[in-house]
Amino acid sequence: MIKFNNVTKVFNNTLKAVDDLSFTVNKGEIVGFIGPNGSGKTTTIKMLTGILSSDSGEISINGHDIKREPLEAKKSIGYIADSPDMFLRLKGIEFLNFIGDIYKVPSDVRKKRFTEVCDRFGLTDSLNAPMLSYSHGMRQKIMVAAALVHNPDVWILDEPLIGLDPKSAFELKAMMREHADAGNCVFFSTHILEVAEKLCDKVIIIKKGKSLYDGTLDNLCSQNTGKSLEQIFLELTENE
Ligand SMILES: Nc1ncnc2c1ncn2[C@@H]1O[C@H](COP(=O)(O)OP(=O)(O)OP(=O)(O)O)[C@@H](O)[C@H]1O
Repeated sequence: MIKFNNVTKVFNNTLKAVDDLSFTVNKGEIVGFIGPNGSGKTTTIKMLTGILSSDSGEISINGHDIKREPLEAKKSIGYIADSPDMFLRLKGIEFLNFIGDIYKVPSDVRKKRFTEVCDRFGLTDSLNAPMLSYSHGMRQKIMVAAALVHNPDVWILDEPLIGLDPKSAFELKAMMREHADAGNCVFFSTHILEVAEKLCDKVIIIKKGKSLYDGTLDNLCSQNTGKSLEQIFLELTENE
């Protein structure tokens, strides 16, 4: 479970990237985080994962405060960053084992986990090649496999579908649904409104770091009868 309470982040003493934002992601939920460019999505995700420190407010993951108990909180998190370009000199298999070592996952357990994900993504044959030779989509897929090596409860994904081919995007969306249905939570940012519409139990729409809407899509659509999510999103974010 994610609790994000009254969190604010100011850059350079002037820019409020996240402004008194609060939301909750419950077990069993997929929550889509949507908002225009520069609205504060990545900043929020970096605070959730402990990469950035908030200026005020409280953030907890499965009951562990990200500042006071960072290791406990981070053990529950599987995080996919918005750029998969890291550790590129390692081979795919070396990278997965490196992450498995960090989380102290026994080798037979980690192998079973990443083999399943890599098979679903059609990545198994590339694991012995350096990641420098991977396409953007292949790098994205190896990041997903690595993020799941320690079987985290809470998935936090920053624009995870960018660069994935249709089959891989289909598999990742199915994995997100399976993970939530197993009683875990998935929080992801996206600009693809159709994905949010089809996949999410709840959406949070932000602009200038403030929440404009937090709730189910059914509720949002019933407040705006006859309009597509795209129309509703544009009206909400342009009227602010
Ligand atoms: N390290 C930083 N220093 C200064 N300003 C920053 C920093 N990181 C982000 N910002 C600013 O904070 C605001 C929110 O940025 P953020 O990356 O969180 O937006 P976003 O919603 O993820 O955008 P996008 O959809 O384009 O990825 C922007 O105005 C951005 O310029």
